[in-house]
Amino acid sequence: MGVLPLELSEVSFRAGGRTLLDRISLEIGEGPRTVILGPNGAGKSLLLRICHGLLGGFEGTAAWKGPDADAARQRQAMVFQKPVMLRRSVRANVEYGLKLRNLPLDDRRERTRQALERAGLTGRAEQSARQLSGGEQQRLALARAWALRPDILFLDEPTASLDPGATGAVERIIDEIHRSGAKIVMTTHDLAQARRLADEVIFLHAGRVVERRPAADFFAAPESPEARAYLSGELLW
Ligand SMILES: Nc1ncnc2c1ncn2[C@@H]1O[C@H](COP(=O)(O)OP(=O)(O)OP(=O)(O)O)[C@@H](O)[C@H]1O
Repeated sequence: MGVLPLELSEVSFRAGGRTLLDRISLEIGEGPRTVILGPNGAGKSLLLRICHGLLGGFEGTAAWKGPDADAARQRQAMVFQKPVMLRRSVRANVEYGLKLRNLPLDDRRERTRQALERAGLTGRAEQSARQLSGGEQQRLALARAWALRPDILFLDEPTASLDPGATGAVERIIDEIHRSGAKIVMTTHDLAQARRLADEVIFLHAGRVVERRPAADFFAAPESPEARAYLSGELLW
């Protein structure tokens, strides 16, 4: 049981006289970790925001098709490049999202405890969240998302401003969230990271899905000239 798949049918987004997403049809189902790649401005963030329901005003449809589709709002989470922390303790940042979902107090406490432990933040629970380093804040953002037990987690360049150590820690948490049963859909500009995390790649260029393939195949032999150019560092937009 779950909210997936998510079906996008002929999704286009236009603004300022430009077509930023162009007739995107995709089915996002349970299972493999999906990484969306593409040059700056390709439309990756727009696509994620439409999937997560943060952006309206598009043409076409984006619909949850799973048996629990009515609960889709509650069963998804998103983590951004720059996490927004409440001006509260680390613990309160996790508990807040659970409170909004009306979970009983005991559940909230237990889920918060688990999420902070998994993110390696137990010792920081009472500290102000805004005093954490960038890497710690991103781990907290992941803990906050994980505590919600989402069916699907969207991540928009979650390690873009982190050093290699912090990036590794974030990747390990993403991997654990996936192994706990959540579908992962993320964007990144870090190709080494994409190779480490992706089971499949969706390659976007100029608002269109140019390729969608198992990651190993995509990296070994991209089919489109755009993806070949992108992987060799020659496609700038
Ligand atoms: N709400 C909006 N209204 C108008 N234009 C937008 C809006 N959001 C994004 N854009 C434009 O749409 C294009 C695609 O943006 P998007 O952020 O999705 O790209 P991206 O692939 O995520 O790029 P990057 O890798 O640089 O983050 C860009 O040219 C951007 O300026």
